[in-house]
Amino acid sequence: MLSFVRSVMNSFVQYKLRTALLLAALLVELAYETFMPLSFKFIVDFAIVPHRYGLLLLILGLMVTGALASVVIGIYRDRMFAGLGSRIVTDYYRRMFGKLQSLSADYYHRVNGGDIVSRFNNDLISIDAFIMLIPYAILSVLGLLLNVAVLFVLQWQLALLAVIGLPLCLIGPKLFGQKAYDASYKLKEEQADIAVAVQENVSAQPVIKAFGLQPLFIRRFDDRMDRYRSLSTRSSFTNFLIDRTTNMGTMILNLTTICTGSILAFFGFLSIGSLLAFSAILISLSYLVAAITWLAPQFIQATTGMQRIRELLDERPSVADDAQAAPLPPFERTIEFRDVSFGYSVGQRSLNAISLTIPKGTYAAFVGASGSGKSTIINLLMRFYDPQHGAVLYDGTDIRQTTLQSLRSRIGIVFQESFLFRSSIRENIRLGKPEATDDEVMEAARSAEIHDFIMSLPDGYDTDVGERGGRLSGGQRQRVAIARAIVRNPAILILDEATSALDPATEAAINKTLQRLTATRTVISVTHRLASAEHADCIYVLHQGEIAEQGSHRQLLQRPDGRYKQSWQKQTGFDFSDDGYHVEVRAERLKLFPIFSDMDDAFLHNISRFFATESYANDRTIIHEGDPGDKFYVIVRGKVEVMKKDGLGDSKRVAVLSDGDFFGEVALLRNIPRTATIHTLTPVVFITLQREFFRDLIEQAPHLAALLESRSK
Ligand SMILES: Nc1ncnc2c1ncn2[C@@H]1O[C@H](COP(=O)(O)OP(=O)(O)OP(=O)(O)O)[C@@H](O)[C@H]1O
Repeated sequence: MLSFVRSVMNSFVQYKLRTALLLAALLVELAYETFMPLSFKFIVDFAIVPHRYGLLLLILGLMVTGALASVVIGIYRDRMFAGLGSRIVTDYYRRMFGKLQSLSADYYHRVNGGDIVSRFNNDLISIDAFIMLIPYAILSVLGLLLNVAVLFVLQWQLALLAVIGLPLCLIGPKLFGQKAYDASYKLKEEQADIAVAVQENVSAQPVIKAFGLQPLFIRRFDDRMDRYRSLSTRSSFTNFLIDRTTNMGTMILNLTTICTGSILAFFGFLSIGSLLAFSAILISLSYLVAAITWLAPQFIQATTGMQRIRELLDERPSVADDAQAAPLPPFERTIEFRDVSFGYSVGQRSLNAISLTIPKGTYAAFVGASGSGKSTIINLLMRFYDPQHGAVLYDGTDIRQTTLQSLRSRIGIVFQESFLFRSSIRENIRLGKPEATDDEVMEAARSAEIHDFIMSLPDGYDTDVGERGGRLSGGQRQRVAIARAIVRNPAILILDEATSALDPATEAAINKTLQRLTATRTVISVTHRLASAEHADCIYVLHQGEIAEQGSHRQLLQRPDGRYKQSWQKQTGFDFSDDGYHVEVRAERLKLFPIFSDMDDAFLHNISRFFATESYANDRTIIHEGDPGDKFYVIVRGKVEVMKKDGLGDSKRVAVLSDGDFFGEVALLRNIPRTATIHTLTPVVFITLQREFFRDLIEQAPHLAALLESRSK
């Protein structure tokens, strides 16, 4: 709690003059409020009892003047504090937001988005609410002290009694303060968890609906609500207890001092005016104590809120500029990975002893199965993370010795899912180079071949792209993202699965644009689709975090049984119609599937005509676990996840399949329920074969039927 007071005081100290004026105004108000109950003594003892009318008028006049001054100064103080309080709160918002910009990628993997938002929503708002009450808190605490001092001046024995009784009022906060703090902290954590759960639930609606998970999530939310209710009850009840015990203390104190004071006055030890003033001060003291106890829960809430805000502000970025970091000079020669090993957590290895050199002006492609480490290469190139061993060097300089800003300013990057901000197309492109002129923005859009489309829109470059760019198609979004990457004319262009999420026709069109753009730059591309890497000067094939093979497309195809060659064979052999809606599979490609491996070319040629093309959008469930199986699926392009239910009924991902992979082979032979759920992770094009067609064909070739039957046993 002390650290909270210290933090708030530090915030005020930054605005010395305003704080001093505020305190002065508060002192005036305080003086008047203390004088008011005391005025009874002067009015009764010095004016009414001795019949001094002139003095009475003077005292009343002083009271009216004091009231007017107090009101005017109070309004001035309100105005000034409203400004000062808002400044202090907005300073916190700024510092927290600035901190978020400085934190490294690992923080965002470690901490949930909902939890971060909750620090802005719940925690900062509780601090905001308390800061606005600070003048009230100061008036209450100082008022309490001043009133006690006045009591001593009036009648010290009675005052002593009152002061001895005052700790009664503090028993509640002492007994329950820590409990209330702990309960409030837990409540805030639970609120953050609820925010995370709701945010996740909203984003996951397609999956939840597709898997029929609503009852499961409602049940889980109910459990969460039970926990929340119990924490909230505990937190509120401990706060009520503090309030209640303090009120009881005040009541006892009032009773004791008024009874004793009346007896003292009766026997002439206390003047009537002093007794009246004493009682008035006691009543005002009870109000002040009540105010303080009312403020206590808000103080506790703000203290726990501040604890969570400090946690964020005290975070240190794991990747930051070194004290001696110098700007990276213009890129001239090479990018090098020198014996780089990296893992996202202790004991885990995502890249192992990677050494490679990419000369300026060349096109390097990283390919490999899901999880092989492709994106990790980009994370290290961009210095989102630092390697645990070895170094990444640009022109021979370790990038840890350069400034992050200069490094990233040399690079343009296009992601698979390019995030567009809710603003105009022009502003989205300009984010790549904030100082770009309108002409430069248009030039970049022309290069990305989206200028004509933008000009056909009624608002042209001022068209609002909608939330996450939702008013544009996937291909248009990607072209805007390409324009954003090249408007800065980067020496190095990074493509992170830049076209993988697009439908085949759009992918082909954007690949053409990229080929033209990449001819004059150093390009580093990461893709699981080998056709996108075919033209690279050097292709690195990653397998379990290591470089399994490297060379040009032609060199890699010459390696007998090489990984690249196998993957190439797996991904090729499919011919798209011009509109991209129909796919034909070649007979020699069919031979690579185990079920067809023993069949002759004529049969395979015949069967290839019975494959149908099926296209699905991203985030669709195409097979549910337990459904009857009647089709064989081959992924021509795209990615799916394979999910299986565990013992508790929760679906878990067991594999990711992509271009050239297949599933449901057994469905061609017999009708058994599907053993897994298949969910698309990108737009996916399949070719599928129905069991009934397959069986018809097999029946015409009895030797194959017998072969299959014997193999499936
Ligand atoms: N933020 C992270 N925290 C922990 N492990 C991670 C993280 N990101 C990736 N990994 C792990 O590191 C390994 C390499 O992942 P990476 O994303 O580089 O693979 P990839 O080849 O790009 O896969 P994909 O094609 O599916 O994107 C995987 O085992 C993955 O589970």
